[in-house]
Amino acid sequence: MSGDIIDGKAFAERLRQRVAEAVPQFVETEARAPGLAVVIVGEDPASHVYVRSKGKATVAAGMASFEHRLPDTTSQEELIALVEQLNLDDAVDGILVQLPLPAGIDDKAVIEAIDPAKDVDGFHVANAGRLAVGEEGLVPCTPLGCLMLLKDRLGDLSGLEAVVVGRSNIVGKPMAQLLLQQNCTVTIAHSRTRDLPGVVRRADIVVAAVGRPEMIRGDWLKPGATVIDVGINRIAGEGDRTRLVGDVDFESARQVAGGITPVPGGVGPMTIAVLLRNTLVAACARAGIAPPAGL
Ligand SMILES: Nc1nc2c(c(=O)[nH]1)N[C@@H](CN(C=O)c1ccc(C(=O)N[C@@H](CCC(=O)O)C(=O)O)cc1)CN2
Ligand SMILES: [Mg+2]
Repeated sequence: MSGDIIDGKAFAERLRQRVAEAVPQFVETEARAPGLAVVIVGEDPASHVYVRSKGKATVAAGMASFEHRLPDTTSQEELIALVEQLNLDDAVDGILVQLPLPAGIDDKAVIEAIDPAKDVDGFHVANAGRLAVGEEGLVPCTPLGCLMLLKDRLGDLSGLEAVVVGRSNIVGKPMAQLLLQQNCTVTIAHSRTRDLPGVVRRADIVVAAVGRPEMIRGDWLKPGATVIDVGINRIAGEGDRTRLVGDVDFESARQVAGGITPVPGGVGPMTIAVLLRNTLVAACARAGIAPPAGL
């Protein structure tokens, strides 16, 4: 048996298309495009690639993109001053500070400086709190993208056993909250979990977000489980090459799973598509208009 591949790239393209189709209505009523400001500090090459992709995707969706590239000598105070300036800028509906930040800058202090109404990453403690108590707010892009893929594949998630492997504030915890809202029975597993394979084997839904290359293997899975792999790990390949792998050992897992996201082409592309969705949702909320249905 071989499970289906869940095509996150194709789903993300359709979501980006739906956002692009909804933008003209906003432009018509507000006489301006929704705007996303992305701030990057330092020279991390992968982060620069992601920021370029975000800028291009924003413009392709008909929105305004404001990119701020700061040197790695930037102080925390200078970065927060820029965030505060963007908070006051009416052309900016969404603010995203690309992570990781250089050593010496406290991520938390910077994220807490973002106006929660413009926090399109959903990382601000106000948005994390709203998610925890089931109030409307901005939800982190990667977990929301994972949930969209799960609902598209499985429909009603009510009553399913979900195991989230990883407890980060930006993926594991919000993912667990979203699955709980869907009436899943949720377990968050982590590095101290006893008998991790045994815990994962209970799951109808496995979300892997540990940052350990190919850790979760096929023999850890319940047959037919749906596997969402959030990991993006670059490892040594043949010769001088590197290759990208997830937190799941794709080949063995695919033999057991009912459906599985690949890396690349699974969850990664959803992150940017949901960012566009969140930017439009934030813009509508700031303008006091209803968000487009079905986004
Ligand atoms: N402020 C934020 N920082 C970071 C986030 C985030 O959501 N907000 N997430 C990641 C990086 N990231 C977006 O910023 C991101 C990572 C990966 C992909 C993606 O499409 N990956 C491709 C593979 C790309 C490759 O070949 O390297 C895939 O999985 O198919 C998009 C966005 C950390 N920082
Ligand atoms: Mg992410």
